[in-house]
Amino acid sequence: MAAFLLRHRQVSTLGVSGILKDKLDPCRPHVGSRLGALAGVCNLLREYSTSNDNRAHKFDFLDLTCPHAWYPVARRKNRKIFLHVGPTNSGKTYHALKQLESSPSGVYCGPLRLLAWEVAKRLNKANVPCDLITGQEREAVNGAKHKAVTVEMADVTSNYSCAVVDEIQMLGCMTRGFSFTRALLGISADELHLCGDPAAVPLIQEILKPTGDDIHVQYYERLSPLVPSQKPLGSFKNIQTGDCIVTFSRREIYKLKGQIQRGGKHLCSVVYGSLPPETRTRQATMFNDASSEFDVLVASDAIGMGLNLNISRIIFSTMKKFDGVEMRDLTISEVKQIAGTLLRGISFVKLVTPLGRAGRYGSDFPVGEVTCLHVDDLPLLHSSLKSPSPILECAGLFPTFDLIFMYSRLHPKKGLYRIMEHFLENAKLSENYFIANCEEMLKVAAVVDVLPISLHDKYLFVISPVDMRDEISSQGLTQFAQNYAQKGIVRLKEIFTPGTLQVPKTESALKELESIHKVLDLYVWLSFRLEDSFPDRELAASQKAICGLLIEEFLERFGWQKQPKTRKLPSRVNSGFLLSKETRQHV
Ligand SMILES: Nc1ncnc2c1ncn2[C@@H]1O[C@H](COP(=O)(O)OP(=O)(O)OP(=O)(O)O)[C@@H](O)[C@H]1O
Ligand SMILES: [Mg+2]
Repeated sequence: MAAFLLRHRQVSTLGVSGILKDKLDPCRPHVGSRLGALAGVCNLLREYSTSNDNRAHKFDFLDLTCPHAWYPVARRKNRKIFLHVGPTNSGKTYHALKQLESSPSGVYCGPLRLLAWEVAKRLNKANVPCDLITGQEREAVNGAKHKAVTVEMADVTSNYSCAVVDEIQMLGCMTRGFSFTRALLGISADELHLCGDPAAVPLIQEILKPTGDDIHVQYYERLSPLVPSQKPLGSFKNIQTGDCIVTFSRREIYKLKGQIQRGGKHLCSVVYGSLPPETRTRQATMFNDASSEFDVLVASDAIGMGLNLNISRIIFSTMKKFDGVEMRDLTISEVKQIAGTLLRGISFVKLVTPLGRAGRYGSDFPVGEVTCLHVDDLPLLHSSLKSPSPILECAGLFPTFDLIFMYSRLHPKKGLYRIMEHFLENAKLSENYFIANCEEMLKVAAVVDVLPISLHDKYLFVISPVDMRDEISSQGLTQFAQNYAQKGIVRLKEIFTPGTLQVPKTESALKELESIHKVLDLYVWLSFRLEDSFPDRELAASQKAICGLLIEEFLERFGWQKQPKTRKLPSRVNSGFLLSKETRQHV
């Protein structure tokens, strides 16, 4: 599929202006926080730049020991913090959202676009107008005083009466944790509701000590029991409708899907990290829908959050996972999170709405069963589910653009890569914090450092949602940054030919399509931040949607050819590899 023509052009010296674009967009992560935040530091810098004396040298920009002081708007408030903690599916988010709904203004910050969508939809349905703001979407609703956002988009300069930060334990995440820390310290709200794992309570209490906020902790119990089975699955012959097989690589997902489908009794939906979020939702919906023939789910560990999955039984195909360096046993938290998150929603199928399989699972399987494929894995499963999650010890932190910018004024010869590296190696931190893992960001910094663009623009590329491990995605970023530096405008058609997307016929073509989706997603993200220079947002968004549909088309057909002829095929399968009616309508 040659939809992307990724050319490596010679970089010209015709760059966009190198001055700091101080648009003060509150929705720009980390950049927006400069309004008021670090006001004292800014004064120092101003003095430094005007009088050109050495006073700024006295300020230690590498001192990150008091991050609560970066957010003066929040510090002016005496916030009431409510910690809703407990196992998954215990009603934590439900209760926090009730408070948000009844407040005159508020913001929900979630870790995933899916969760932000769900909350915006829910509030709007309850006649509480709510905007949706994610890295790639802005949906404004008339008269809205509420917002549902992804945590990176949290605005730390406005005042709210109520704010919710969901999955707050993610502040311990190596790569994204710093955005949760920023929301925790920086959101200015009378009431701040934090939902998550009890393992985060001591750390949050410690971190918030210098703020003087009032903290109330509310513990929840699991609403539906999670029962570890004494028997392993043993063989895929024992797979039943409603089962979810968990595995840890994309390749393995397709292998297991093929293996189960060849048994001739079940069809599998799949859900994994690099599928577009909309596709994940639709795969989940298909699995949840009792009238669909896709009655088994094969999923990776990256998926639980944000999806309502009506699963009767979780089966770990393995209890080992490759962590980038070696194969290792799953940790207690991983086992609990996978088992717990995937089984969310089970007990409420009856209570809340007829969610797809209501009646089928809601009434037949009110208890979540967990087991392993192999008998040898059962002891680790049982011991992990019995143990409490280890206490979180540190929260992520990452220097704001302001700090990087001011530091760069003192070291004008250093590129962004060197500055970030210097921060990583020399930043002073208190014991409650760690510096985010920015390996991926450093890779981007190395790419953009050679381009004649401002530090601010480089920083934008660095924090963009590019997947540098994905070759097409990283080439896409390089191309965008080079074209931007060269011409100041990036037309999508120069590197992407609309109309060339096709239903993938092989798994590698599928992977390529997933990567193309990522590049288009990146274009949309950049178009919200560099609007004039990335003018083809609509085209990128529509092509992105087509990618999603084509991927789904592949997923629905995959495995059918091997089914016995007697089995009733869904009508779209007979169309060979032509597009389904639904897809044709969109293309
Ligand atoms: N009191 C309630 N009345 C009706 N529905 C409820 C109630 N409490 C929770 N639910 C529903 O139960 C499901 C699980 O609740 P919720 O999402 O709040 O759990 P959670 O503890 O936040 O789980 P997780 O840790 O997975 O995020 C949701 O569908 C929610 O709407
Ligand atoms: Mg929740």
